[in-house]
Amino acid sequence: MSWELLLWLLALCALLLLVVQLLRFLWADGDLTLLWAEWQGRRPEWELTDMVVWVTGASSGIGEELAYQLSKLGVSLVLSARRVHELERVKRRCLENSNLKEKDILVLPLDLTDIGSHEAATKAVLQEFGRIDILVNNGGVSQRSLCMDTSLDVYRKLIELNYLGTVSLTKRVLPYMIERKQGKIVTVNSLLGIIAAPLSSGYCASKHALRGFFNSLRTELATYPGIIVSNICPGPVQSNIVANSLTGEVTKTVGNGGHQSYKMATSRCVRLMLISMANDLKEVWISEHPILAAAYLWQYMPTWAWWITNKMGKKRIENFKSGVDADSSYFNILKRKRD
Ligand SMILES: NC(=O)c1ccc[n+]([C@@H]2O[C@H](COP(=O)([O-])OP(=O)(O)OC[C@H]3O[C@@H](n4cnc5c(N)ncnc54)[C@H](O)[C@@H]3O)[C@@H](O)[C@H]2O)c1
Repeated sequence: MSWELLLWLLALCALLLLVVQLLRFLWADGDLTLLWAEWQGRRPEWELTDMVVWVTGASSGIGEELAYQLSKLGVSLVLSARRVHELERVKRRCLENSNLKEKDILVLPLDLTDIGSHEAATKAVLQEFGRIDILVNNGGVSQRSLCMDTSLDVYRKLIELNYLGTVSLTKRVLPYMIERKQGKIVTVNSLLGIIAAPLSSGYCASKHALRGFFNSLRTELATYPGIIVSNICPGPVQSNIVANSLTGEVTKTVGNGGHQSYKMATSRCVRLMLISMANDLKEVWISEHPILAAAYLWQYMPTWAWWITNKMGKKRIENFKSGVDADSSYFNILKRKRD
């Protein structure tokens, strides 16, 4: 074979690879590093077995699914949220669907806003399992209300729960990880911790604050390469997040999450989270388009991002005011095109 032909063949292969990656990106449901890790990286089944994992917000949605997938990997689990009976239900399902035994799962009720209880809770985990390999800061609530209709109590609650509650628990667990020079602190942030949307000013603020906190903390822990600080940033995922969202008043939640078929399946989001944990990724974006594309625009072309966000945002407010889920309409158009 002549050199010229060989070069042409190589160029063709490179072009094909580029096209495949471009198609992957167009149909992506995660950022490129994450998808690369899914394709070529370490498997959760190899990396996450025999670990002690503490999941907050484990009674519903992403945290609940995380409990099911982690239990199949053979980890020791600590399940925390406020409602014990819901945690017991999740524990029973974990035991039914995995090889874990009763002693491998600790149900530990915890209110993230009750920061005075966090030290005792941490000690209870250490007493039961002797160590904490992974803390998954997942518990949190969202918001659906316009700024001018929202009381200051709602903003206070979102910061106390999503931000301060998470920071407090992390500060309790971190000294034990530093002592062992290893551990993973995985925080379920949101793409709304990077981009912004109307109806969620308090939620966005709490998630932006979390991202700033953990990015700064990571730099302080640079001398401990065995401690991984990871921000998971999902877009819309099927869960109770909308139903449980705060409205203009702190005592009122949305109550009805509406139909969710347009959102990413909880199981897919959690699988990508596990891949991120197995590969020690520091920040991952988990979402389908158009929110994923919007995140890239916000990162690289903020002026265009604002133009599009204002258009999508206007629609979001119209949807909300007419009683349908804020994001449903533009997702539905894309789903119809795919189906
Ligand atoms: N579902 C989404 O579309 C989405 C998108 C981006 C980020 N997130 C984030 O994912 C995380 C999990 O949310 P989800 O979607 O599973 O919603 P969800 O409402 O189904 O679950 C939230 C969990 O947090 C717990 N929780 C609420 N208040 C608490 C408190 N004071 N103390 C302890 N636990 C408390 C709830 O009991 C529940 O277990 C949240 O941090 C949320 O911000 C969700």
